[in-house]
Amino acid sequence: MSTLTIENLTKEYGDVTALEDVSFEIEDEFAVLLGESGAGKSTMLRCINGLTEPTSGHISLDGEPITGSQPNVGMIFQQHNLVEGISAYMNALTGSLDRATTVESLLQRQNSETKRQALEALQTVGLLDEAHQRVSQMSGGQQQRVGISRALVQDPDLLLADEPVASLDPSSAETVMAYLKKAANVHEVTALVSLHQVNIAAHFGERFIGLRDGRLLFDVGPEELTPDLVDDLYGSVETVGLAAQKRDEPSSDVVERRVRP
Ligand SMILES: Nc1ncnc2c1ncn2[C@@H]1O[C@H](COP(=O)(O)OP(=O)(O)OP(=O)(O)O)[C@@H](O)[C@H]1O
Repeated sequence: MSTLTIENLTKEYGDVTALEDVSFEIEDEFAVLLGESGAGKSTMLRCINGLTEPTSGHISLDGEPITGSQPNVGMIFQQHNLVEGISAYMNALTGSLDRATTVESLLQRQNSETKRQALEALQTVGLLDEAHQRVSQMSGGQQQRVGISRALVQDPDLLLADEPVASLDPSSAETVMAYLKKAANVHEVTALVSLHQVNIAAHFGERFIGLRDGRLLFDVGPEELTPDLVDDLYGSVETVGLAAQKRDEPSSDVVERRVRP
């Protein structure tokens, strides 16, 4: 487990301020980054994993500054970025690649420990029986689970996911999120997952970071994620259940909410 510390993070793209003076800390948690399209979620994740350089501010993992690409930070993308023509197992193995190495050279030199890790990671996401299936023949949800297994093989201290279920139907989205949370628990890794579906976030999140127009709007635990806060974030979005949904029991604060036309 690890502690991610974001201090006064600002990112400007020319005239656009994507993040402005954002600070928060997550420690040993499955945290969710919430916000409307354009709020700055992807920019935040890209700054943390070194794909984008912050304009100012500091990011550290267990007190060590993060700059540039980080082998100890695993990333799961919305468009999972898998190699579709090869098997789930081979894709999982690529998690052990350093970024400069080609898939072909990787396959020549995997040691048995890495192979064991790849199979274990596929087992964690419920795909051991499909290990030798080509990714191109898998469903979107299964492909995203392969993406999770690949990130696990990287043996990260921090797991990031950028809208990992945005392109999936609601049932597949729930399944993938359940495996993602299980993966974080089994590997005891701190996770930060950006989502726009509040009900899914409320179901799985242990902590909620809300961004609006690049600024931190809230940083709360499950009991504090109220419908009013979500309204502040999304304006016209209505949300089902929130805190009560996590406990799978009815509650007086359950508020039925829907996206208004
Ligand atoms: N490479 C870039 N160049 C210029 N502007 C950018 C770039 N990347 C993001 N932006 C701008 O920064 C702001 C934040 O974008 P970002 O993608 O981080 O938001 P987001 O919350 O992830 O939204 P989405 O869910 O739509 O991806 C937006 O105004 C966006 O247009």
